[in-house]
Amino acid sequence: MRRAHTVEQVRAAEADLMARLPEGALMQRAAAGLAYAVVDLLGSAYGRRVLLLVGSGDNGGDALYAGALLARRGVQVEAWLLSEHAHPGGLATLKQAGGRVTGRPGRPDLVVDGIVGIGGRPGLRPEAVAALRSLDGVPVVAVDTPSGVGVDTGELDGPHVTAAVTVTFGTHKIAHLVDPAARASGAVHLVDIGLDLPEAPVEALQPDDVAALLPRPRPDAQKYTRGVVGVRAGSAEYPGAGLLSVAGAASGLCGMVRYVGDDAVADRVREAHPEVVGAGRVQAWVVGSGGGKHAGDELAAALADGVPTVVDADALRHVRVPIAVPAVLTPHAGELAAMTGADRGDIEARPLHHARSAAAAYGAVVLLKGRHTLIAAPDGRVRVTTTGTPWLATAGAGDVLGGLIGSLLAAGLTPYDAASVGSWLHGAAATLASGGGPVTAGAVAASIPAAVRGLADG
Ligand SMILES: NC(=O)C1=CN([C@@H]2O[C@H](COP(=O)(O)OP(=O)(O)OC[C@H]3O[C@@H](n4cnc5c(N)ncnc54)[C@H](O)[C@@H]3O)[C@@H](O)[C@H]2O)[C@@H](O)CC1
Ligand SMILES: Nc1ncnc2c1ncn2[C@@H]1O[C@H](COP(=O)(O)OP(=O)(O)O)[C@@H](O)[C@H]1O
Ligand SMILES: [K+]
Repeated sequence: MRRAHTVEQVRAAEADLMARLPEGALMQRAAAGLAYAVVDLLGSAYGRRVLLLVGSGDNGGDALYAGALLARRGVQVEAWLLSEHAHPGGLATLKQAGGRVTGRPGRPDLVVDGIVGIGGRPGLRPEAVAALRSLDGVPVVAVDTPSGVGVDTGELDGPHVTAAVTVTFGTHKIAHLVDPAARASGAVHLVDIGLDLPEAPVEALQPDDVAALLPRPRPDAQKYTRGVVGVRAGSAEYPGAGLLSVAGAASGLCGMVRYVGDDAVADRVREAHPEVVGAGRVQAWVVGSGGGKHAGDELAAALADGVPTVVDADALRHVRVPIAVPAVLTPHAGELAAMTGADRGDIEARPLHHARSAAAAYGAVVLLKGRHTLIAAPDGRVRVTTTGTPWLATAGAGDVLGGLIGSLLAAGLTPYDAASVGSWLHGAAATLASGGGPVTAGAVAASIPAAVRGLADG
């Protein structure tokens, strides 16, 4: 599991550990990891030019000590002090190692952003903005966090650093996983400094987590014991959404798929998926994709069954609180705006806040779709999906996702696990199907079994 903790949690763990270690030991660990990552990105050390942007706190201290390590390996290191105060020990060590303080740096090969870390408020001061502007185009390695981002919120509020690589310490911070700040973090490299941390409020499943959660058929499995999912999606106006919802559900992760809906769509579903059957008992429903004007009635019929339900697309605006069954709601930002009355732009700017508050308000798991899809539980826990490719932003991809999550619900996963495992597999299937090029929603569905095969045995 990739875990992201709050600044408060990190500070408490750091205080705990520092009390047991010699002074400065943690900063030395951080600086060593940072210097290593810088050389890795540069490809070599001797003769390369690195500029440190140094703020007033320990984040700047990390940069200065790392700079000293780099200078000892033959890197030409300059430090641009953006505040009157710079970490005194770090500054002295850099100078001893042959690094220089400058106000007029030449063009470096790489910039180290030590302006602010977890002590930073969102935004940057004008001096930092001007410095970054003068270095436009030079790759940046951010120390701990890209300076200026909302570390605990993942929000961007004002100017900030955009890093190629972020080297972070002890644990991930929320900004590394949650958009839009995650986009400013680049590739995130975690350096273990030995912190002992509590449960994380935000996490991202990794392949072994998905393998462990995946429902697998037992040796004595029958199709009914593996779970049956029912799909109520598609309509005469939008038949394709029904087909794609079924394609996501029929990827083999539960025992059987039933389709209930428009007769003409049902014929096409059976043609494309001969294994799909008609009405009967199910362990989970998927409702809404392409449902058009029937979506409200289909939702009511599904909820009357009393089984866990995925509510997508056209059915979302018919959801009323309290929802009588365990539910997964799967809006994109526009659909969540229509549900809650919030502004779409604000949802895109503050997805973590909006996903969490919608999950609490609806008493349901809310999966907010996007580049890094968020899965929020009513109790405040959040998982982030980091699989996928921008090619997945294609019509019908959401219909496949709803069907896939429904099949995992039918197989017995909790709504939170079904939504996060389904979203992870959906992204992994898209990456496989894409191979770096365009994909269609149908191709994503067809790649789900291969994405499952790619997991280690759980
Ligand atoms: N907490 C930990 O576990 C560890 C922390 N370390 C480093 O220490 C950092 C935290 O250090 P600090 O607590 O000193 O805080 P920071 O260095 O992140 O920043 C605090 C300083 O920046 C100023 N500041 C705040 N917002 C600003 C802004 N938007 N623009 C310009 N200046 C701003 C503040 O006035 C304050 O002086 C971490 O990010 C990490 O780099 C590491 O050395 C190792 C372990
Ligand atoms: N930039 C992106 N990178 C990766 N995945 C994305 C991106 N934008 C959207 N997606 C994913 O693509 C899918 C689109 O679903 P949705 O918006 O419901 O489309 P549709 O309604 O046409 O099916 C979602 O799973 C979403 O998370
Ligand atoms: K930083």
